Amino acid sequence: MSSLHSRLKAFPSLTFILFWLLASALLLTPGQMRATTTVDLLVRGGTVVTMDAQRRIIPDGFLAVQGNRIVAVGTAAEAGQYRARTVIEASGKAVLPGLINAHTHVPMTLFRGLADDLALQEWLTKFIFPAEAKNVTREMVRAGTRLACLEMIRSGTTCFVDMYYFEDDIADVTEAAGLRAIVGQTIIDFPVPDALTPQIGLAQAERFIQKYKTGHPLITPAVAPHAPYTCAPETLIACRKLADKHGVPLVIHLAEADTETQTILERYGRRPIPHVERVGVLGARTIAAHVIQTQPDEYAILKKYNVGIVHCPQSNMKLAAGVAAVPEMRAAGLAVGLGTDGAASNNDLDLFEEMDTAAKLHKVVRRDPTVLPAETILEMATIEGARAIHMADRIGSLEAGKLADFIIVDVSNPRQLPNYQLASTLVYATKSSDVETVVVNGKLLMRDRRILTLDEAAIRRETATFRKRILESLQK
Ligand SMILES: CSC[C@H]1O[C@@H](n2cnc3c(O)ncnc32)[C@H](O)[C@@H]1O
Ligand SMILES: [Zn+2]
Repeated sequence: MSSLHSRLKAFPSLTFILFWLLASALLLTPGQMRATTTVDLLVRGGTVVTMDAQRRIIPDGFLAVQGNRIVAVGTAAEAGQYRARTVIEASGKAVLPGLINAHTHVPMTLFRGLADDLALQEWLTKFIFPAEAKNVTREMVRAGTRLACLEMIRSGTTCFVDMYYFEDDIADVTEAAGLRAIVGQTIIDFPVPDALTPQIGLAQAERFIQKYKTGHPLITPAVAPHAPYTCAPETLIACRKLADKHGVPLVIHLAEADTETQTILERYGRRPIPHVERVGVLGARTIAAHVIQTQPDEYAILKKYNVGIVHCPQSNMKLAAGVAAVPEMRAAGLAVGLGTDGAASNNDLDLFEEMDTAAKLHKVVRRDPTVLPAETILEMATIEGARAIHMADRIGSLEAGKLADFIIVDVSNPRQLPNYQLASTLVYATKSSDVETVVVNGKLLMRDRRILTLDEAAIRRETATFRKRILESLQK
């Protein structure tokens, strides 16, 4: 005791520290006395755009991640109890849910710019289907998917819905890149690169579904009948049965162009939406892309089956397919997400561009600047998109318990200032190159624009090889 006393005398500063520790312990409130919690990842200091039910935007907020889930979201003052293995300082930046590309064909990045400025039927039948017949192989699909994943990570997409051929390869590459996806094996009534008949396609789809259906952390398998004009009623029914048998989503192009309406009317005496209802293809977890050729009485049909709608404004504009009645479908209670479609009809996979376009397109066609305001558009790319793809219980907002899929976006560029209203800044003034950091399922895929899961240089080389091959194939 005496020795302690003499030491304390010798070190007055130590006395002070002991006194201070005791005093602060006595003055701490029970909340402040909580033990610290160690988490895997802590993002602090940014403006957290939660997209939760109250649409809370938390300036100087934080986000804590443990494993693949968000465990806490709040103000910086509440972040004190968290210690983390990885801390990301996000002041001056926005932290938002990862963007959801609800309709695409990822390998088509390798057909980007191959056939432009054409209407849908001509584009598909004269250029894209023949180019696919000559070029789509497992190898090509893997290379195109890698390029797409690189582009999507760089532009803030964390989840996408795909429909194409060789989907097991798409799933494999997507998993390696670390992205989340609903991956739909295409079924179509003519011979395609991975199936000579729809029956073979269906058998393949079932094998693929069985491989991925039990709780894969990133991949949800799906059945993807191409469209009502390329799939006979028997094919559509078989797809629905397969989806129901395994409880997986069904993804389809629906009511895209007036040529589809004419064909379906001629063949079956009904418009596309009543036709697919009558056939029985609408059902649980249906995701329908485009949905342009609609009449007001058809929204109730879509609502009855809780069909998720995907609006693809840039593809629809480029193929001159028309303008979907997005405000009316939303008013009818339908969930409408955003999609880019494939890179051959867009020509990129950039959801920041898609948001800007969607917001402006509907204003100009209606001569009404109040339709689809920036906040609504941001919803369509996040929580509403998650509803459209039937995943809103897991993704689309930043809330404790949800999967940790989020992006950190710089909002301090001169082009974004003075930033009066964050939704406006994000939709109208932000570029995909402002995305700095991307996290999916709790894992960092890009940090400060450095890609962590893909070899960017190798992807550039591989793309150049396929460019040459595809060009040569078209000259034969
Ligand atoms: C089911 S996906 C595979 C198939 O669809 C083709 N495709 C790409 N974009 C569109 C579109 O907007 N409408 C219809 N079909 C499309 C793609 O080239 C594949 O052959
Ligand atoms: Zn499409």
